[in-house]
Amino acid sequence: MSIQAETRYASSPQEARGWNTEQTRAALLIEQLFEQDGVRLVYSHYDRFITGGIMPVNKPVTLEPVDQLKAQYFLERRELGIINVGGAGMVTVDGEVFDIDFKEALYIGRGKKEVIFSSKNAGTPAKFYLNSTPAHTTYPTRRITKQDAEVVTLGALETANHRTINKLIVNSVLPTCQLQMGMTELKPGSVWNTMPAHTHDRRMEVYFYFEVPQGQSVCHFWGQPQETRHIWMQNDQAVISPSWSIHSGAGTSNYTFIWGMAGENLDYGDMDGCPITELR
Ligand SMILES: O=C[C@H](O)[C@@H](O)CC(=O)C(=O)O
Ligand SMILES: [Zn+2]
Repeated sequence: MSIQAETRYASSPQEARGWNTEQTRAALLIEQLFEQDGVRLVYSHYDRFITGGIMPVNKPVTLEPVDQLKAQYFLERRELGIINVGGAGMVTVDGEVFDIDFKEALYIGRGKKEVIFSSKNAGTPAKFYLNSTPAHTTYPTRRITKQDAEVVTLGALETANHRTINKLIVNSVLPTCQLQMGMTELKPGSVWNTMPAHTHDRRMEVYFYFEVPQGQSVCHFWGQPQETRHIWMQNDQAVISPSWSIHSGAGTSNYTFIWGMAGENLDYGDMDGCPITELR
């Protein structure tokens, strides 16, 4: 089985201002997360947040510790959030089996020693998107579906930002140390996520775009509100947002994305809004 774990360092707004397209993409974009029977991880120095993908096809895939952790097992000092963006699958946590279907989530608390991912059918493999952060204590492992989520509908078709925010792994649903995850689905005809945009210097964030139709893309905006840049993103790609950066995208169609955050607090609503007319 192949495990790839890449390190991405943190950068200051001053440094990021001078980046060209290639440097921007190398620092922030995660182009490939899913590889047959493989584990792909990106270890960011922003809040030591790990973004990953596991796609078991022909055999179960175990989450092994990587060198960056210097740990006996992956969750020795960490918690883990998982959302399945593929076919029906299973996650086995220290022998307990959780069925995780498309768009269902699993939270795994610190200290679980063995985490094994598998697909129900090789023809329609599960695609497990992962976010993991350092954890100071152990909270219960739990499966979360859309029925359990805190759901908020925002925006309107007139402003092309009508969308449903499914808060899956947040403190109104279950306790976590610092991880928050959810999934935002845009309605047909709406293309803008997170507009009006915001920053939250207390937390970094990662967006993973999926259900982007063939031939379409999402233009993701980042940077300080008065010094923005963009990254063109394809289906099944993720992007790291430094805590000082906005994170907002406009697609050439509607799409779905997963957001994951970590840092100073668990307060989803702690955002500094950026008035639309003041963006630069
Ligand atoms: O800090 C929170 C995150 O940026 C997202 O939850 C925002 C989002 O899904 C949206 O407005 O579309
Ligand atoms: Zn945010």
